[in-house]
Amino acid sequence: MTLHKGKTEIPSAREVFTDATTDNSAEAPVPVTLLTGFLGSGKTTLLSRLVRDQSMARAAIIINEFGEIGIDQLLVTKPKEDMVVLSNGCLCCAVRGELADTLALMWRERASANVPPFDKVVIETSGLADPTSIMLTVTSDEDISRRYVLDGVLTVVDSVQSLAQMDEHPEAVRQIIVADRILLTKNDIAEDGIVKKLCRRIARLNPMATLHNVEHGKIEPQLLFNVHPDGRTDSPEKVAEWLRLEEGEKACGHPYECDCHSDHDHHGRDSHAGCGHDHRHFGAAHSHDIQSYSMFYEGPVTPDGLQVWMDAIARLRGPDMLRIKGLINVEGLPVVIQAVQHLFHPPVELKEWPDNERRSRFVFITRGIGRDEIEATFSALSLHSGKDTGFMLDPQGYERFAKAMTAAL
Ligand SMILES: Nc1nc2c(ncn2[C@@H]2O[C@H](COP(=O)(O)OP(=O)(O)OP(=O)(O)O)[C@@H](O)[C@H]2O)c(=O)[nH]1
Repeated sequence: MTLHKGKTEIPSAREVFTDATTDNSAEAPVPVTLLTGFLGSGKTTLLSRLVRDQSMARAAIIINEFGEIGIDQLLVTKPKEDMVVLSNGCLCCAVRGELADTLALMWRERASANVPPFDKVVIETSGLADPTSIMLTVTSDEDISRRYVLDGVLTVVDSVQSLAQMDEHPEAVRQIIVADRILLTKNDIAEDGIVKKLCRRIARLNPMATLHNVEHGKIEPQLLFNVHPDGRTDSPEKVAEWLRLEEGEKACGHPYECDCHSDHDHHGRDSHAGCGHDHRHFGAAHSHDIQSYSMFYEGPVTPDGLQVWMDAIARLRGPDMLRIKGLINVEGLPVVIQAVQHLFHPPVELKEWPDNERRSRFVFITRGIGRDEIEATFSALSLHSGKDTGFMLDPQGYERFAKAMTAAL
C-alpha cells in the first residue's frame, strides 16, 4: 500500500469521512494494536521478525520515528508499499492529527480497493511517545472510533536499561502503566538481579499486564492480537486515572525501595497521601532538554574508526546519548549501528544497500548534546589502526583523537 505522508497528499480525516463513497462505517471495525516501548527497547527488531509471519499478511503497519531521517523503515523487511512511515515528529503530540488522518486515508483506500484489504493495524510508536494520546485518538476520536477498535497495547521493555529510564523519563512509566502485555527484551544480556527488580516494579505499576520474555524479537504472533476482541475502551477519565498513578510513581522516585510504599495501594487515587514526599506533577509528555536530529556524513569510515568512535561516545557521553541509529558506509558496505545510552549493540552488516543513498546517515536523540558537538567527533570515523599493532590503534593517533573528542563533547 503506498500512502505518501507529505501533508499536501493526506486529506484530513474529516474530509475523508464526509465523502459519501467512504462512509462504509457499517463494516466491522479494524482492530488496532499499539506497539510501544522506550527508545531502543526492541520494537523494530520484534516487528521485523513478525512481518515475515503469515499471520501478518493482512496487517497494515504504521511506523512512527522520532528523527528526520527514517531508518527503521529501511530495517523492517516489510515490502515498502505496505508501510506508512510518519517521520516528521512524535506521533503522540506534534502529529497527533496526522495519525487520525492516516487511519482515515487507509480506511478510504481499503474501501476503494486501492490497497490490499488489511484486517488489522499495528502502530509502532516512537520511543518517546506518550501512548495515552495515541490510544485516545483510536478510542475517542469520533470518526476513527467508528472504524477502528483498540485491540491491545503491548509495551516492549528493555531489561537492561528500563529501571533507570523509568526514573528519568515519565514516558517510560506511562508506556508500562497502560500496557495489556509487557514484552521483556534483552534478558540475554541483563543481570539476573536487575530483571527480578524490574519485574517487581512492573508488577506494582501494572499488576494486570502479563509479562512475556522476548529474545531478539522472537515472539508468537498471536500474542499481539485478540487481546480485547471487542475493543479496549479507554475513556479520557481512565487515561486521567493512569496519569495520576504515574504522578504517584514519580513522586517517590524509587517506589520499590521506598519504605512509604509498603502499605500503599498504587491504584487508589490518593495512594501517596501522607507519605511525606513532594508530589511532582507532569504536565508535559516528554522529558525536557531532549533533542533529535539526523545527520549525513560523506567522509570515509573505516572499521577501526567506527569502533573507536562508538567506544569514545559511549564512554564519554553515554548517559546523554539516549539513542543512536545509523546506517554507515564502512568501506563501501552498509553497516547498521544501534546504541541506547552507553550500550552499543554489535554492528550488523546488511546484505545490500536498502536504497541509493551511499552517505553514512545517523539519527541522534540526545540530552543536551548539539549537532555541532557531534560533527566535531566525526573525524574519528576514518581512523586507521597502527600498521604493526594489528587491531590496536596507533597510540599517538588515539591520544590526539581522545583529546579532540573530550573537547568536542
Ligand atoms: N541482546 C539483545 N539485543 C536486542 C534484543 N532486542 C533488541 N535488541 C537490540 O537492541 C537494539 C535496538 O533495537 P530496536 O528494535 O531498534 O529498538 P526500538 O525500540 O525500535 O528503538 P527506537 O526506534 O529508538 O524506539 C538493536 O541493536 C537490537 O538488535 C534482545 O532481546 N537482546
